[in-house]
Amino acid sequence: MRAEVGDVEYRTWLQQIVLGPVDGDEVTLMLPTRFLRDWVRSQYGDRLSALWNQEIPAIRRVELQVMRPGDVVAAPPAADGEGGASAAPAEVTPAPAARAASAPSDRVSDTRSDLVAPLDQRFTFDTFVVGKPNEFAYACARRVAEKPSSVGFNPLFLYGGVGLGKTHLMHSIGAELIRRGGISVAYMSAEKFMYRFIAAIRSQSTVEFKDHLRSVDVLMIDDLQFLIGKDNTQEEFFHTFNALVDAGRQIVVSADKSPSDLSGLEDRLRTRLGCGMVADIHATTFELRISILEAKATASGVVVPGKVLEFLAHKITTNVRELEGALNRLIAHANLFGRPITLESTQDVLHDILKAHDRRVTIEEIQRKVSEHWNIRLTDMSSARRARAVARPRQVAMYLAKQLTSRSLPEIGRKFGNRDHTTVMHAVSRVQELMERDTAFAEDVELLRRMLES
Ligand SMILES: Nc1ncnc2c1ncn2[C@@H]1O[C@H](COP(=O)(O)OP(=O)(O)OP(=O)(O)O)[C@@H](O)[C@H]1O
Repeated sequence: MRAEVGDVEYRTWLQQIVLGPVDGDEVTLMLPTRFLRDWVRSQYGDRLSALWNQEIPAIRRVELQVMRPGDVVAAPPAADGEGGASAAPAEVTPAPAARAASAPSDRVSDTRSDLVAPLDQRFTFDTFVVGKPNEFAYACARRVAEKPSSVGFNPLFLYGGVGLGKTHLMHSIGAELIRRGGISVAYMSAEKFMYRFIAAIRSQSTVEFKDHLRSVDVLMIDDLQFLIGKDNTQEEFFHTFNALVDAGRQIVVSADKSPSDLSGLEDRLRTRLGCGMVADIHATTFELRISILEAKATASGVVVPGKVLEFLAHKITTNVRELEGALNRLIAHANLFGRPITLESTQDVLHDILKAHDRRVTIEEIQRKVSEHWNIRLTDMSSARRARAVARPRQVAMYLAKQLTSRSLPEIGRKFGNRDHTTVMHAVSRVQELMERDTAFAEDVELLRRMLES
């Protein structure tokens, strides 16, 4: 969840969740107050259930409860929230399922269950706000949902920057197809696709994996850029892709760049990806941001003054996810303290987010400064080289990206040669550790930070 919603939102709402009993198909999560419980339930409930079910297919329900004294809980995660595995159980030992959850990579999965990756129920066409930057992509998505495999729309390739609604549109297509019925839909991220593929190889069930994939009517793969550099998985995807298109099935793919700009993907795959409908989701305009904020504020039932919406739409321009996160925080604050939202309270409540946006340091700038400082090639920021002379500056750049920008861990990972968010997490803690131990190193990092901030 942290990787998905970003640090700020995670800390505000999810950090205090404590794992309660795991019983059969139900897991209980506990929260300290009723307000938090209700908020987490309404905003994240479905997603939490989906993630648990994805990791442990036996779990069908996530129950959210207010903690009472004496409740049986598993230990909260370690202080940094990321080294959870080291936490010792409090009062009771977590049930086997709970332990399995902390080591998902060890799990050899049932490929079948993953083909029906859960869709986020919040992401439907109804909740997608249409404006100039996304109207074409929206129209294409609707068309595919209404008439899959139409000539000229297969594959549908949706692309655009981070947090601009690609996933939302894909889930909307899935939800609409399922609502209409009679069609099998498989949705998964490219990362999951690779993970499943590798798991299938390990458990010698690749034939089953392929057969299942090739039996769906509509296959949707999100964040395809993840497959850059993963040659075997690309190859497998290419064959699945061909088999499905040849059999008249629909493919929907999303990525952060157009097929022709996805250098690092095999040419033949890029060519095939670009031969259906390619739809770009452009950066949001001020008008679209206002419409999105208005829609979300109305849905929440809390009155948010127009001035505040305008202020947010001016300040947070990069992506809709952050815009939404900021608004959610304001709304929650208003609910919590029963005070109306004003421009003043907005600046106060969102001061950390707004500060991050004021600085406007980009990851590219950070990479450039750090490479100059240690005299390494800029390309090594995204290369696979692991020599310490290169790897350490890269870790520092990741650390600074986390500190100085409001990018989420997966976004940062992507900018560093498509690395995984766990690599970024590791880099951040490693640099913190080193700064504590080595004053000369700490001074170097501080100097870089000051240069970037000024
Ligand atoms: N036009 C829109 N209307 C309503 N909500 C939107 C719109 N665009 C984006 N959002 C919301 O912004 C958040 C981020 O969107 P989404 O996850 O679809 O982005 P993405 O393009 O897939 O990002 P990533 O590159 O990180 O995969 C979601 O909560 C989504 O509902």
